[in-house]
Amino acid sequence: MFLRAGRAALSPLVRSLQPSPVAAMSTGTFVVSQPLNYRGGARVEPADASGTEKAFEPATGRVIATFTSAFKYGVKLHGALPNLLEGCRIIRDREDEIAAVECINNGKSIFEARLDIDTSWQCLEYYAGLAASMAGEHIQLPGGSFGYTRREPLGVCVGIGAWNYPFQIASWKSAPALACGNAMVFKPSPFTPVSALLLAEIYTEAGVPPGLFNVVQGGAATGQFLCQHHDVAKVSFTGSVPTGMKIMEMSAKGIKPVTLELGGKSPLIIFSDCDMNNAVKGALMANFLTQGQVCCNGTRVFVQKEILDKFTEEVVKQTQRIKIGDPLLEDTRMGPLINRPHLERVLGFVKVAKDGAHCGPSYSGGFILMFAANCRDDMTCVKEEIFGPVMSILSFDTEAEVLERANDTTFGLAAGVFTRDIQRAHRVVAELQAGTCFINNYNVSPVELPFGGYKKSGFGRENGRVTIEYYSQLKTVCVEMGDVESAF
Ligand SMILES: NC(=O)c1ccc[n+]([C@@H]2O[C@H](COP(=O)([O-])OP(=O)(O)OC[C@H]3O[C@@H](n4cnc5c(N)ncnc54)[C@H](O)[C@@H]3O)[C@@H](O)[C@H]2O)c1
Ligand SMILES: O=CCc1c[nH]c2ccc(O)cc12
Repeated sequence: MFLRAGRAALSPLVRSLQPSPVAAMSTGTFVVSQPLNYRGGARVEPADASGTEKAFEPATGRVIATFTSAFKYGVKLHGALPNLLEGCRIIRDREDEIAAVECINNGKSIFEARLDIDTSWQCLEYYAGLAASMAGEHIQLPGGSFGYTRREPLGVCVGIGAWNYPFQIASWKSAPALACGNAMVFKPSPFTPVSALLLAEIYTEAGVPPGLFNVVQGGAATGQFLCQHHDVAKVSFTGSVPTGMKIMEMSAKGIKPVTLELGGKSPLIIFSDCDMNNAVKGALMANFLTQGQVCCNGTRVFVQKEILDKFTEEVVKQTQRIKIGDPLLEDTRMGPLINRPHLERVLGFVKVAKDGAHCGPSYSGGFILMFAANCRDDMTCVKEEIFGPVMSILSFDTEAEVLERANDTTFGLAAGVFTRDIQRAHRVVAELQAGTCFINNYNVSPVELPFGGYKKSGFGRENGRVTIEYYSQLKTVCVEMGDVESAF
């Protein structure tokens, strides 16, 4: 199916794993038999099951879990702040196991999966620290009266995730939600239902009260049910623009705040005065993590004409060296795409691109890797989000010209610039219409920095101090120290 024929050898990592929730973990052997819904602090087989779905291992096409879609959830608000630091410690202890599960269910390399788990525990650690410093303001008023503000939880928050960063998305949504005193019901993508359960069990082991973090499995119908539920106070969504529009519509009917982390077609601008070595590495980072299935990827690579040939030559050379194959092997850096329909969709873009651009290299059989040089702005591969390992290279002459072209999109998630000219770097990012900009790097995600989009890429932020504002509400208290001056 999605892997070259034959069973891969057990990687040393996998051999060392204990068979805890899964029978064994190597390519072609992993199976989950436990329930994948989580309520009241335990895995449950829901009584309200609306049907079963299957989850697959992208590398082999095998079924790894059959699970029930559900609607009900069992939330309890406790008012006590959960011990996120203990959760962080357990994730670090179990990093190899969680990364293996993520790698098997998503297809990303084990090397990358570990990095995702790192930014997950870092997120818990960060919000554990912030929780203690959450505070309002004290405001003095005439006559000794005063006011103060308090940050209060919203209540039950729903998190809906995409399949490209299953554990990380669940962590980036739940850590700030719980730190602010909310409960969360998390619905993973039905393509990657497995790892959110590990997070749920870790929270329970860390002492998070039962019912504070729940996992409900299902697709669009379950997502809609959660968004429309009158007990739900907020929805944080990561996924596509069309689904984001529906989520916003549903939330508008209940006047519920939403965070939308949606798609992108981000520009990466390489000026001729860049450090070429770093710019090439940056372009690969901007395009090929998680098989290119990353929302903020810098897929429109604008290269200044003077260095276009040299840059393209280097990108091709380094792209050809990327080790593609069994994602569980230690030296693999690129695994299979999420599933066959997605592979075919991406190959459709590649086929069209080949008519207009100079393309290469590409591989078939579940694994592909592409660049398209000499692209034009009006090409489909340059305009639409492909969500696969396809980099489009475009050339430009001047700063003003590239800025206009870079901003000529309805998306606005991310952007990057490589230059040694510090004034130019800041001038250019100030003009770029994107919520997350990188100077002389790309796709690094320190949890201290807010992440999110402009324009149709969404609004609200994840990570950073500001996210507290998206998971809490501000109460103002006005305190009179004198007598009431009545108007009547
Ligand atoms: N900006 C970001 O941070 C970010 C991160 C990851 C992925 N993405 C985007 O997500 C897309 C790929 O992910 P995907 O295919 O899982 O997206 P998707 O929109 O198809 O699905 C995302 C989630 O929404 C659920 N869903 C689908 N229809 C729904 C509905 N009507 N109501 C409620 N929930 C519904 C799905 O079951 C899934 O859990 C790409 O466009 C990518 O750019 C964005
Ligand atoms: O794929 C896009 C960016 C991204 C990477 N990890 C996460 C986690 C949570 C998100 O909402 C987005 C992302």
